[in-house]
This record gives sequence, structure tokens and C-alpha cells, in this order.
Amino acid sequence: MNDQSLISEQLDLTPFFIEGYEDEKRKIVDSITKACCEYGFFQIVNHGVPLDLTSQAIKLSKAFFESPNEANLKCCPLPNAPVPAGYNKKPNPSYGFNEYLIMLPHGSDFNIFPADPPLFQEVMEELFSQFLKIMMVVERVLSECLGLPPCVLKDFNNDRSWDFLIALFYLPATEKEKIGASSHKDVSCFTIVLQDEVAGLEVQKDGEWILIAPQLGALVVNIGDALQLGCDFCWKLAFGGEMRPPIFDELNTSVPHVGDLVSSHMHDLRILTNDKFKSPTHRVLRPNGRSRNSFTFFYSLSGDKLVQPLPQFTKEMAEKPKYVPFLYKEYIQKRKENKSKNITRLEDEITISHYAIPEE
Ligand SMILES: O=C(O)CCC(=O)C(=O)O
Ligand SMILES: [Fe+2]
Repeated sequence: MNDQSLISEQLDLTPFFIEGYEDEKRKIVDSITKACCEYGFFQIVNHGVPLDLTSQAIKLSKAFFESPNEANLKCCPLPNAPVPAGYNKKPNPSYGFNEYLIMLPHGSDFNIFPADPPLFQEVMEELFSQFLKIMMVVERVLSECLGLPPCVLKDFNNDRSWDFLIALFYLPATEKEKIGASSHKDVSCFTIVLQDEVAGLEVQKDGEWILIAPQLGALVVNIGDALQLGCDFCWKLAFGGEMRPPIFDELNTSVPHVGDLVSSHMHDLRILTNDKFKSPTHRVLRPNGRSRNSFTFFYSLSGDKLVQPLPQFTKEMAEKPKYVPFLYKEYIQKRKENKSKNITRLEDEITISHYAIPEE
């Protein structure tokens, strides 16, 4: 299999909805692991999200964004929202340009939906619930990809109130402006992307931009910053060496918490490849002659989680932390500020490297 087929291969999740089928599950876990190591992106099919729902969501989203702007502006986010739920527009010109509507979990007081098209709210809410279900499956699969018991990610963070869904709209490229979403990494643990049939999403690999071609019925998944940090500090540093440390064969009971697991078994484990899962740099190019719609669902951490290297991986391993500790919600706030400023240079945008401790 050549490299690029790792991101176009349609990974069939059917076995994860049925008891047994262990060989089939293992094959999928291996393919996802390879895709995550190489690109941080993969595509899934038979994920359980109905095609008529995704098609309807895209259709309604197009109708919303193509309607007169004054109506959309009525859905402006509330000033104190943790994430700007409602309608937003990136300034134009800027180094990225798009319009988007953010939805927080169902029932959030910050959610603001347009009255028109009338079904948009209902369909977005249903899409949110469906994405949440598939995220739980992906979360288990990714834990396995990391060579960990299936519930480790869930045990680490089970607060789903920080997840959000975005409906995105990109106008056609102009002579001068082609960038729809400038090159970035996602803040989330991982992200699900639903693309319409119009290409534009690209991932950076070895300095080149590679298209994530839309495929009918497929959902794109990409790794985010939080999982990269988790890998760096919770998993990668500790579970180095082999893909499946033999210790897990002995741990057939549920594992309480990644920290406990690490502190009690750290010395038995070999060292995994240090850069296993990366939060990939990606961007969206605006298409020629037509607009593009997509939905992204961010599977986040609780904002109150202190993201920092655990002592087991720093002090106890005589490793220096690579990042200063920070509250996840502070990072989200900074990323929110990025979006509202008219940043014209990528280096002025706050990313996870803001917290990096320079190497001596
Ligand atoms: O529109 C897309 O395909 C992806 C957008 C994206 O990368 C994001 O919202 O973080
Ligand atoms: Fe993204």
C-alpha cells in the first residue's frame, strides 16, 4: 500500500459495532495506527451516521450561509460564551476566510440558531448526537491504536460539555485569495470532518500539501493538540518501544486511570516511538468557481483540566517537561481570540507552541 492510500482508504467500522470479529478489528486498528502515525488523518465508513442526515445537514447549511447576511448576523455569539456559539465570519481580507456557525452541546444556554431554514437547528442537533456516538467508538479505537485498554481515554476525560460542532462555509476562491482556513492544528483531542463533494481540505506532510479527497458517505477523522499532548506526556513517553507493550496482555481488568497505570507499570514498559501521534497541520483551500460546505466536530477535553506533563513522566523519569502547565479553557480562550482578530501572519496566531518550553 502506498503512503497516500492511508488517507483515502475507507476504513470500515462495522466490526466495532458487533461482538467478536477480533481479526477484523485488529486490521482496522493497524490501518488507523499507520494513518495516524503518517498523517494524523484517516477516513471511516459504516460509522453509523446516516447518509440522509449528513446530506440534509449539508443542504440546510448551504441554504443558511447563502441567505442574506443580515439574517445571519442576528445569530451573533453572546459575549461571555466560552466558545462563540452562533454565527461568525472571519475578516476578509485575512490569511483565512470563512463563515461558520458553532453549536455547543444540546441544551447549552449559549446556543443560537437561525430561524431559517427552519429545520437547521433540529438537523444540527441530530448530527451532534450522531457524531458523539461515533466519537465514543473512535475514542475506544484510538486507545487501542495507542496500545492501551479501550477505556483509557474515556477515563482520562469523560466531560462531554466542551465538545462543539461547526457548520463551515467557504466562498469560491478569488484571484487574490485562495485560503479558506489557514494552516492550523486542531485544539481538540480529535476532530471529525464531514465534507461536501467539493475538495479543499489538505494535510501537510514532509512540507507538501496532500488533498483529503471527499468520498461520499465517509467521515474524516484527525488527531488534535490535546491528544498529541496526551501522547507526549501520558502515553508516548511512558509506553515507548513496541506498538503493544506485553504488559497489556497481563492487564485484562479495567485500568483505573492513565496516571495510576503509568506509575505502577512504568518500569515494566518499553519506550514507544516518541512521535507516534501528531496533531497534523492542515488547511482548506477555497475551490474555484463554487462554494464549499463542511461540518467539523471537536471532541474536546474539559476546560478545567490542567494540561501538563504528569510527574511520572517528568520528575520520575528525569525528563524535563516540554510545555508549561495550562488550563484547557485558557487555551480555548486564546484560540477564540485568534479567530476574532484580523491576523494576517500565521506566526501571530497562538498555537500550542505558545506553551512550549524552549529547548536548552
Ligand atoms: O472545512 C474543513 O474541511 C476543515 C475545517 C477545519 O480544519 C477546522 O474547522 O478545524
Ligand atoms: Fe482543523
